[in-house]
Amino acid sequence: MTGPLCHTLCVIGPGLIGSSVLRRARQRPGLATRLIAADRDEAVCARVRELGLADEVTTDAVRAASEADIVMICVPVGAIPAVAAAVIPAMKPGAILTDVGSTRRSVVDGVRPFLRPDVPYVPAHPMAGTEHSGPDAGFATLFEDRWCLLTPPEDASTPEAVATIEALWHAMGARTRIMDVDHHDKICAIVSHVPHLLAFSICQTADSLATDLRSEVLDFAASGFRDFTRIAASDPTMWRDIFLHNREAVLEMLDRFRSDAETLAQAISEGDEATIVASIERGRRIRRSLIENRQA
Ligand SMILES: NC(=O)c1ccc[n+]([C@@H]2O[C@H](COP(=O)([O-])OP(=O)(O)OC[C@H]3O[C@@H](n4cnc5c(N)ncnc54)[C@H](O)[C@@H]3O)[C@@H](O)[C@H]2O)c1
Ligand SMILES: O=C(O)C(=O)C[C@]1(C(=O)O)C=C[C@@H](O)C=C1
Repeated sequence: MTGPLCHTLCVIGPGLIGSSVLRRARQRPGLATRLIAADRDEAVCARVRELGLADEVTTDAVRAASEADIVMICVPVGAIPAVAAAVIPAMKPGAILTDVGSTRRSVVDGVRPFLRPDVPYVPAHPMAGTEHSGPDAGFATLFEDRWCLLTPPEDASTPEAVATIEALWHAMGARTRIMDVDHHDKICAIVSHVPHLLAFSICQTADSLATDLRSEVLDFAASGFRDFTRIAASDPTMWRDIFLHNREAVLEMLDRFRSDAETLAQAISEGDEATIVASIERGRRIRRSLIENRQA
């Protein structure tokens, strides 16, 4: 990068993702000359100020957006269209709107009615996160070597705006891929949304069992169950929104999962060793290929 990518970057919702972007941008002065953070929660603003994550911190997202060259919305997916509707009319001509939402179809369709021809929109979803939330949870290396999936609507973005948002994510340490909105939602349903659904459900099942058996089931949870509890500790608002806003793809992938789980259950019931072993070997292969690609 030669000059700064943009003069002013405005992050709306400096929680886990937004504050990680700000931290990384702070470390790379070439990215933006001025950082503004806006959050509707005064306590979040106070904490972002204490942490020194931005040059200016405000509860007034509209004014913050009016001063920015890039406006990045980092709030739960259900709230993105309303925030976009509020800030778009105030944005400078040529300024870029982006967001980091985990679902795409409902967000893109929700934002579309408020778009202006002179404000390109480039949604970008970083495939990185943790089970923690809020400005204290963020860290500058969160996006290092992770994918960031861009889903620019052809009629609402420009090649220059896409190139700028790609460069921003490269500066975050991420690799970028441009993809179709619905394709994104199906992929994320199977690699992110259904795994979370399973984690929430298995915790519920174990907890109910503990009540039924009047026994300390959870006290004996070894690492297999504990691995599930990490993602089950994620934020309820964020995940409620993801499930409701990617409903179709989540239900479609859950059906496929049910059918595969049924096949394995059948094999167990029939003592079909070959099918059981084939299923476990497939899991092993996937884990090994992720490790080889440094994604696990
Ligand atoms: N957590 C992850 O692992 C992860 C990964 C990739 C993408 N995402 C997506 O990023 C977005 C943010 O997730 P997060 O984990 O950083 O959440 P977070 O809860 O840590 O932060 C969200 C922030 O948005 C603020 N906010 C909520 N509604 C608002 C509104 N209407 N106006 C202004 N501020 C508002 C909250 O006060 C909070 O500070 C979500 O859309 C999520 O789907 C999350
Ligand atoms: O690692 C985690 O804790 C996450 O939940 C991160 C995770 C994921 O499922 O991989 C969650 C939601 C996102 O949209 C992207 C990343």
